[in-house]
Amino acid sequence: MTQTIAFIKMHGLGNDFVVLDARLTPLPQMTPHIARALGDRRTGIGFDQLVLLEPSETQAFRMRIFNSDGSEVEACGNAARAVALLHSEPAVIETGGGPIALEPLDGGARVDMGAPRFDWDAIPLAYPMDTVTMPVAWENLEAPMAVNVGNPHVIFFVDDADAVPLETLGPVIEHDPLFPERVNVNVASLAGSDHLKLRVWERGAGLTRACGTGACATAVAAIRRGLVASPVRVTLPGGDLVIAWAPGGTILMSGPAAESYRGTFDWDDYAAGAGA
Ligand SMILES: N[C@H](CCC[C@H](N)C(=O)O)C(=O)O
Repeated sequence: MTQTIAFIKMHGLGNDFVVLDARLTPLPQMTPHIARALGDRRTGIGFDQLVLLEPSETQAFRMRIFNSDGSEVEACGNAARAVALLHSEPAVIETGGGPIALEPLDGGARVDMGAPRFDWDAIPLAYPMDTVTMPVAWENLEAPMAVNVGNPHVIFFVDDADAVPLETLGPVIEHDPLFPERVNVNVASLAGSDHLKLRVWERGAGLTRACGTGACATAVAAIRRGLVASPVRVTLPGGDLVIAWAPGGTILMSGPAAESYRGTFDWDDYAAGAGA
């Protein structure tokens, strides 16, 4: 018996999502195989991340995130804004990276992403290391900072982010054994005293038009290094986010989100093919 599943296609600055809402009616078990099959842009629906909303015992509801490679991860900033818009009222929700607070705004949302973590074993790294100026390099990307904002990020500050061959260096760094849970790779350049340009190779999804947690991690790193003042405008290929943070506080991310369209798919088409 085929199971017709409704989905909502959304995006935040072009970082696109398929949202499945299981808060009222349970869905079949999501597996990495099925997420990967759904995420395939040739044969599936296609997305950077799949967002699964479920009931929660501790918060308004739970948001689970699957990258297009099928990996389940702890956080997704752009998806949080999309879900805020969908939920249409302020809410604190449960995520793998801890609770976050959603506040829908006209055409987007403001999200309190919680406090960043900096210790080597919170990133995590495979062994102890200074995470403020890491003594490591990959070709001419060197001396990065590592920050966990619910998910792991490594941030390189360069003269010109557009000049970095991120499509080749990104996967090498993502899969380096220094990062036992892999890592999101951020390359940023200064565009003003409160303005950064950012490109991101995302763990489990590759180059994306925007990365909300990447913008949060990069803004925090730049503020810690004294490169910019908060609030910081972060310009990604898909557009701008505004990030506010002060040492010891939580990260406030503001920016647009939108619904693209609504549709349905037959679960069995993906479950069978995915060997579930
Ligand atoms: N690729 C990320 C998840 C999605 C993050 C990004 N899409 C965002 O908006 O934060 C990871 O594996 O941690």
